[in-house]
Amino acid sequence: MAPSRIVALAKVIEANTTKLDEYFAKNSLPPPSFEEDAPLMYQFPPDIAVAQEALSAAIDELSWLNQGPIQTIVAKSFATSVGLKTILKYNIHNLVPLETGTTFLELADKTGVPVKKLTRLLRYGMTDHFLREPTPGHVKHTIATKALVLMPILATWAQMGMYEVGPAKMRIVDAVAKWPESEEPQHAGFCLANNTDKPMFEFFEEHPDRMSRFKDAMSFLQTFPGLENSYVLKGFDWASLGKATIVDVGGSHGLVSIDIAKNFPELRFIVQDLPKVIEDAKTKVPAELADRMTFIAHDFFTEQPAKDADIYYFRWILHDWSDKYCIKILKALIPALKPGARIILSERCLEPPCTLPLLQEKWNRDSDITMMATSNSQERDQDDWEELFRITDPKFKLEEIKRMEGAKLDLIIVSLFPET
Ligand SMILES: C[S@@+](CC[C@H](N)C(=O)[O-])C[C@H]1O[C@@H](n2cnc3c(N)ncnc32)[C@H](O)[C@@H]1O
Repeated sequence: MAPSRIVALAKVIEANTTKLDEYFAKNSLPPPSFEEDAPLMYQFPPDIAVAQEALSAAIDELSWLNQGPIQTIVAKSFATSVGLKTILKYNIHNLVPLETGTTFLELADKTGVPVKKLTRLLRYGMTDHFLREPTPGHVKHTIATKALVLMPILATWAQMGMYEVGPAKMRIVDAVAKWPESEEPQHAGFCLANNTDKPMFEFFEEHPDRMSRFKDAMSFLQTFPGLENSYVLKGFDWASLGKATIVDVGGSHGLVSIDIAKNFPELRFIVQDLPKVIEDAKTKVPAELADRMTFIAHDFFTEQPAKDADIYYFRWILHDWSDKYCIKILKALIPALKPGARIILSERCLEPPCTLPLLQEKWNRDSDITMMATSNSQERDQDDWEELFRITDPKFKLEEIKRMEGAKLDLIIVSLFPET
């Protein structure tokens, strides 16, 4: 008799755990643990990264099967991050001294939260390994809460998830039910969650602290494995452009442009974004690049003022907008396009469903749903991209979809061909 699925999964888990363990031993790396001195992250070579991903997928599936449908639904319907939110809200990660720790009483005193409530909230978080209680009443870090201390940007990311994306996702189904056919960005879960009729980015313009948190969180995303700027650098032959101008549309602080500029000294950059973002971005450009980087406030729904550039680069812009608005953005660009100009998108080109390992499929689906929740927009597959450009102008030609091993964003290269 063939082994049952749970035994097959257990074997996958054993095989891949062994591979990881051998890798740790061979490279004298401490294995993962919850202890404060555990490594924050490993830089795995590709074969070990594959083993780690296979392990996570098998653990996920085995955990599901082991819990069964009823317990899984009960657990998922109650899933929250109350413990982590408590820690972030009261800056508790920074109030617990590394190594020695502190007490619930001291934390209550410093945060002003009644000790009984704070203890309950934190003990709940401890079931997720956020802080620990080695002896009753004594609170110490785990490696997870220490990571928040060592990497403030990780705390910013988590806050953005909890205060922006999480609530928006919680209201997404209500938004679909309320505005089923809408392509409007103000008909997103985000708007219901924030009781606003403004789209997210307009809403953020009126809440600079939240705009700033969003922007910082985006910059953290660039450090995620698979999202590093190195993929943009190697995915396109920037050197072949010679002396050329790149317009980074909706480029925020121009972090991608800055990396390209550092590597290709003949290239000049115009970074465009909303006025408040540009005001801030201008103050942060590295001095050595200042003569090659211009920052201009430009609303990408209006005609592109930077004419005749060689490349118009959009990173993570079009997935923020439904087709109706992407078409407006692209049409506003057309008058600026000289013959030979190219549009390069750093976007996900979704693979056909059920062709990817489960965790990669989850990443894609989560990204798509995050777009729906925050902006009533979407991730797109190849057919969607082709259709979008064809509807905008049949002269657009999708030249190449460049997928790169390990990359979570593809490069989509498009040109506007003259009518024949
Ligand atoms: C998801 S972020 C991407 C930022 C940057 N390209 C990156 O990859 O880090 C979207 C950007 O679009 C900008 N944006 C939103 N609406 C805009 C508009 N109408 N005109 C220009 N930029 C806009 C936002 O301020 C934000 O910086």
